[in-house]
Amino acid sequence: MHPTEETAVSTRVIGLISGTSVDGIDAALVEISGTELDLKIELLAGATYPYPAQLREKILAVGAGVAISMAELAEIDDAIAQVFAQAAQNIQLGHQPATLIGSHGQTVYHRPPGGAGEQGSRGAGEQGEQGRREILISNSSLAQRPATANSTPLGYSLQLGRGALIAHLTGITTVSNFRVADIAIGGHGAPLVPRVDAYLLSHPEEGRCIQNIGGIGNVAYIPPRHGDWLSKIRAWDTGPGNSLLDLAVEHLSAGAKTYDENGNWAASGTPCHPLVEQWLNQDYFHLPPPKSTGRELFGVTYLHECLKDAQAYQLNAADLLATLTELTAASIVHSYRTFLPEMPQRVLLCGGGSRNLYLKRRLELLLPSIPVLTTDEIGLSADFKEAIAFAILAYWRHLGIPGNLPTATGAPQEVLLGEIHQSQYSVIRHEQ
Ligand SMILES: Nc1ncnc2c1ncn2[C@@H]1O[C@H](COP(=O)(O)OP(=O)(O)OP(=O)(O)O)[C@@H](O)[C@H]1O
Ligand SMILES: CC(=O)N[C@H]1[C@@H]2OC[C@@H](O2)[C@@H](O)[C@@H]1O[C@H](C)C(=O)O
Repeated sequence: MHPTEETAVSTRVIGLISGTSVDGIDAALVEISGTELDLKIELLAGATYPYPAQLREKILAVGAGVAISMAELAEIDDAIAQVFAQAAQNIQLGHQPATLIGSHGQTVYHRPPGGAGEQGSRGAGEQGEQGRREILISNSSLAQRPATANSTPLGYSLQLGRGALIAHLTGITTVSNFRVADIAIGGHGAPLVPRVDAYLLSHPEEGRCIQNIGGIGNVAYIPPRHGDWLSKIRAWDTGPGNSLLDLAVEHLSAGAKTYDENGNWAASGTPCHPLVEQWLNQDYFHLPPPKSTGRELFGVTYLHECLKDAQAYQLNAADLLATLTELTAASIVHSYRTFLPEMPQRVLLCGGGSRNLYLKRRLELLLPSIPVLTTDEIGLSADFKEAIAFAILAYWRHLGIPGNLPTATGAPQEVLLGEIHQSQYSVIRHEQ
């Protein structure tokens, strides 16, 4: 090649994640070039591989605080690594192989820094769940809470599906355990996607909110891309995304349904606004960012409290779903109005909740004159953005570029995210 002929050097990377909905492994095969402002990606393939039903049930049980032995934990860890490795193999079918994997793994426990009290609790019920969780953890050395210099307890976040096994099974160098380095220096270890959002979705003149609605919701506010825009980014977990809705749908349909497709069921009801106001009084919604949360708070026990409240208002099933949907929408908008330096000029939705048309409509109503689109509409897959993000975070780790945004996680500085597991050969076959 002539020395003046520039070719963009690109790296083929696989991103893997299963989120708090535990609905399956999102896999993205991505061609990445550039680094930050010149970062470019092409999504070559994206697919979701459902968990085997028994494994999903075990993960949900562990996540809900059911006590298990360390041997069972090890089995689940390996089972998750195996299905993640298989997902990595499957997503490459028909493509040139990837040279790097970024695997988020499966979160089964997330404790923000500062201790449970600062998280805000739903009431006595939530403490009950927390109590069971302590039993599980107290069986291991994880019970100790290391303290930072100012004695604030550090956070703790556990993602299963160990990277070393994924690297061994696929023969592809794998970066995993992305959250621990940020947490070790005092950050929340979440949300991590905002730095990727900044480089993929910022705009020269427009302030944007990138709103993920997964099991949990999180937002990245990205100001117009000039001056010290990067340090002005704000991001946090907004609260429940679909977690309470999914649990309610499963309960109300006696297990026949797992989610409210397109929000149709909720759309046939009417939100109970006094109840939404009451629920919005909960501590978490008033905690200033940086903040993060999970199913530890917005999970089964929380839903049971909501069900009791709904009974007092004699809500039928559709009204209850409309009210829970309204809680998601209202908590998102409430957090923008309370914590953002200014309202965004555009909101870009991603995650499964962006498919919930009723939820999208409610957001539009609560954000008059602010266009609400999905990231698909500006060319970035709303379904696979998180998987793409972990491919990019692995790529940055490989290049020695930090992945966290201190204004998002609350960490005192930028750090390299993820542990690198090298591998030389593959021991599992591609599946047709
Ligand atoms: N067509 C649809 N209509 C309504 N809701 C949908 C639709 N498709 C997906 N969802 C919702 O999106 C959820 C899954 O979203 P997603 O995969 O983004 O979550 P996650 O990545 O597991 O969570 P998190 O981002 O918190 O880690 C489903 O559980 C369901 O509630
Ligand atoms: C501990 C954990 O897995 N947190 C998730 C979860 O799901 C949504 C929200 O809570 C977010 O902060 C985070 O995930 C995304 C991928 C993130 O780190 O940006």
